[in-house]
Amino acid sequence: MSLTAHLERGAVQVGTLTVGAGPAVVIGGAGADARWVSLRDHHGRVPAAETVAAVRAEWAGPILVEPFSAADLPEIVADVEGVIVGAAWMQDFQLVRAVARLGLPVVVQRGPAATLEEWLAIADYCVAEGNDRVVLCESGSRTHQAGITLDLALMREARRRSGRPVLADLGEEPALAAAAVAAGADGLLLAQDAAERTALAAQEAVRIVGAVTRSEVPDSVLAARSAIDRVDAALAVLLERRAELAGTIQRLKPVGGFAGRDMDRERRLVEEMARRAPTLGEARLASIMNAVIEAGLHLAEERAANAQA
Ligand SMILES: C=C(O[C@@H]1C=C(C(=O)O)C=C[C@H]1O)C(=O)O
Repeated sequence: MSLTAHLERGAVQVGTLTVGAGPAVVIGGAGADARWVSLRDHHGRVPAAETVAAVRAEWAGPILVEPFSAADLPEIVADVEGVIVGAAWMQDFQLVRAVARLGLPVVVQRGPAATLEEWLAIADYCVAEGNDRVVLCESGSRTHQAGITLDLALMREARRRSGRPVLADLGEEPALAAAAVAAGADGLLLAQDAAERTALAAQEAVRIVGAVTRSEVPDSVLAARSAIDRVDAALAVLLERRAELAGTIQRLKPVGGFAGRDMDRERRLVEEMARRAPTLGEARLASIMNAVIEAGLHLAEERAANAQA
């Protein structure tokens, strides 16, 4: 039985960033909530501390570092908020032990051929060293496909089995950001030098999809306001889409605009919505939807008038 099998799902604090409670986070380069840097590329050419210092010079928030070897650790431990055990290093037990002993949060990337059990075992190694602050990161498998195949089902299972926060490693490509968050990712790991627009696209997906799929239990006004802002972001996207669709109907109906208002249809859609929003209930929803529908009708009439002018 895995040591971690029965632990409650716990959030891990990486500096100022909470991973595993609240919104999903984005870890990458410019524009992300946290930065990470690998010492692999610089190995032997630039001292580890220098590489970290270069990131620190332009970023005051959380920094995670992927060491090349245990020898890097003493140089960087005081200057970073977390350590990444890179996918290629996952079964380097000496490195895992040394990293865990630092006491900093550890992100364990899944090796490209590692099974779920092998991956979770690395978290247990960290626990055995007295470090329970482990985040699991699905980094994909090498398959017959060109590139890497990310396994979001495996990521979800890792989260369920371990109770630990999980990340999806998306590299340069934010296209799967929404899918990863919907599958339960507590965060997205982007390439350390990913373009700022990649981080922004990932954050937008996190916000919109997370508002629908992530349950949050904020415990302060600030946290609740930040959660409500994400819900409003999702609402805005849906309201904009709804206005477009309502406009299409106005153009296609024999009589559009306020003159063609169909109160029966409006009552039925409110009734249907109340099934999904039972706490608000039909009466409150009716007045909300009346405002939404009238805004749509005003917009449609305004557009029709402008088209004629
Ligand atoms: C969009 C329509 O026109 C009007 C606007 C509605 C809406 O925004 O949902 C619903 C009924 C109509 O009063 C429609 O007939 O479906």
